[in-house]
Formats: sequence, structure tokens, C-alpha cells
Amino acid sequence: MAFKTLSAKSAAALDKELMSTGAFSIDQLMELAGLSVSQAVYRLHPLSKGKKILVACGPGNNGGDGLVAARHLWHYNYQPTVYYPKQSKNELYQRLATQLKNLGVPFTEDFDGALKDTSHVVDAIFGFSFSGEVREPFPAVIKALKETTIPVTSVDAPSSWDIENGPPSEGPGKDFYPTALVSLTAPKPLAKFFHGRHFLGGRFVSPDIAQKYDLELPEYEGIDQIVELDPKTGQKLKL
Ligand SMILES: NC(=O)C1=CN([C@@H]2O[C@H](COP(=O)(O)OP(=O)(O)OC[C@H]3O[C@@H](n4cnc5c(N)ncnc54)[C@H](O)[C@@H]3O)[C@@H](O)[C@H]2O)[C@H](O)CC1
Ligand SMILES: [K+]
Repeated sequence: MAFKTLSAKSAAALDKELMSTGAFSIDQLMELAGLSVSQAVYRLHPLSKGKKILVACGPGNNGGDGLVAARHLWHYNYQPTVYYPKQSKNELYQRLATQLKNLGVPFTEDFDGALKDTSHVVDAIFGFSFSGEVREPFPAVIKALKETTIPVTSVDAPSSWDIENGPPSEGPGKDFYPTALVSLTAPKPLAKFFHGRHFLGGRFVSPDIAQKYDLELPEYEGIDQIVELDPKTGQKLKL
């Protein structure tokens, strides 16, 4: 069965459409995206495996999904720590950061130090708008994610992977294969190169928009915000 994916260009257009004809706000979409990520972490890494979760956030909306996920994880009784070195002045991200500070969630500038004291990492550094070579301060972070033995869950894309062509052949992201991937709305082409556990999240697409973008979305079960996909086919995993 063909692995259906959504190019970076179509994913950006779909987001715009959700916020125009779909009448969603970016806050809503980010909240649901981050909620999906938190559920995937709960599924992969129940509290019994360790409460400390390091959430690495980049400067864009992928980082925003990470901030939202960190808040939900705190409410599930995890102890998240946030690494967010390039904080945006955008009001939405500032509010998300304040919400975390109000819960007492620590922000760290010492990624390597935090990595030594965590049981799981959420990679919310770059999503579908990543391009080019990884710029500072992220090369060392991507290298550390590649080298760690701690499980890493990537949001929408393993950060530094090319959205269409997948793993880079050089640079800090060469040979970076996270443990799990949470694709949002629909898998991007890079997902064909990913062989770990793969979840789909972003349960907010209406049938008309799915049809317009030729998406074949699997059925989510019950109240789940995520559905696990077969990493080989991108279809719903048969348990
Ligand atoms: N519909 C959905 O499922 C939703 C998904 N969301 C998430 O949003 C991201 C895409 O967000 P966007 O803001 O467009 O971009 P990114 O976060 O991927 O990155 C942009 C950010 O990164 C900088 N950057 C780009 N390339 C580099 C580089 N080579 N080195 C350093 N920095 C780089 C760039 O300057 C920007 O600052 C999507 O993947 C989902 O995770 C939304 O939450 C909404 C709903
Ligand atoms: K990511």
C-alpha cells in the first residue's frame, strides 16, 4: 500500500486553510497538536518509566507545540524541563511560556546538563519549515540528540531532517534517528525514511479539507488524540 504524505508546501497551505475557511485560530491548532504530542509521550513513556522529560523547543510553531506538550505533561504528573534558547517575542509563545512558569516548570539553558538528568526527550526544535544548514545554537543540540541513549520523540519531523528527502547526508543530523515520531495532521514525505514508532496527531481536520488535500486519515479510537501508524506503510497499525 502506498505511503501517503503531505509535502511541506501543502502542509503550510493546509494550515492556512484551517485558519481561514476552517475558522480555527493558531492557538487552537497548537493546543491540539501539543495535546497529541503529550498523549504520544504518555503512550511511549508511562510515568513508571521515569517522570523527567526534557522538552527542547525551537523558535517557530514546532517549538510552540513543545511548550503546549510540556504543560499537559506537567498536568499528567511528569516533571518537564524546557530548553528554549531562541524565545520568540510573539505574544502566543510568551503566553505559553508564562503558563509553564506559573506551574513552576523550569527553563534551562544547559541542554547537556539537563540531558544527563532526564528519562525522555521531546524534540520540538524544527518542523515542516526547517531548511538549509542547522544554525546556532542548535547544531550541538541535534548532535546530543543523535548520541544520547535516552529515547527521543520528535514532533512532526526529526529536527534537521529534510522535509521531502529525510535524513541529511552530512551535518549534525547525519545518522540522527529518534525513537518515535508524532506526525501532525498527516505524515510528511520524510516519514518514509523513519523506521521507529510512528504516531499521527492533530485530530482537527474536517472531511472537506481532508478531501481537498487528498488525505486518507486513519480513524482515531474513542477519545484518543493520536493513532499509531505502521512505520512501513503509514497506515493505521493493526494491533
Ligand atoms: N496543522 C498542524 O498540524 C499544525 C502544526 N503546527 C506545527 O508547526 C510546525 C511548523 O511551524 P513553522 O513555524 O512554520 O516552522 P518550524 O517550527 O518548523 O520552524 C521555523 C523556525 O525555525 C527556524 N529555522 C528554519 N530553518 C532553520 C535552520 N536551518 N537553522 C536554524 N533555524 C531554522 C526559522 O527561522 C523559524 O524560526 C509544524 O511542523 C508543526 O509542528 C502548528 O502548531 C499549527 C498546527
Ligand atoms: K521536531
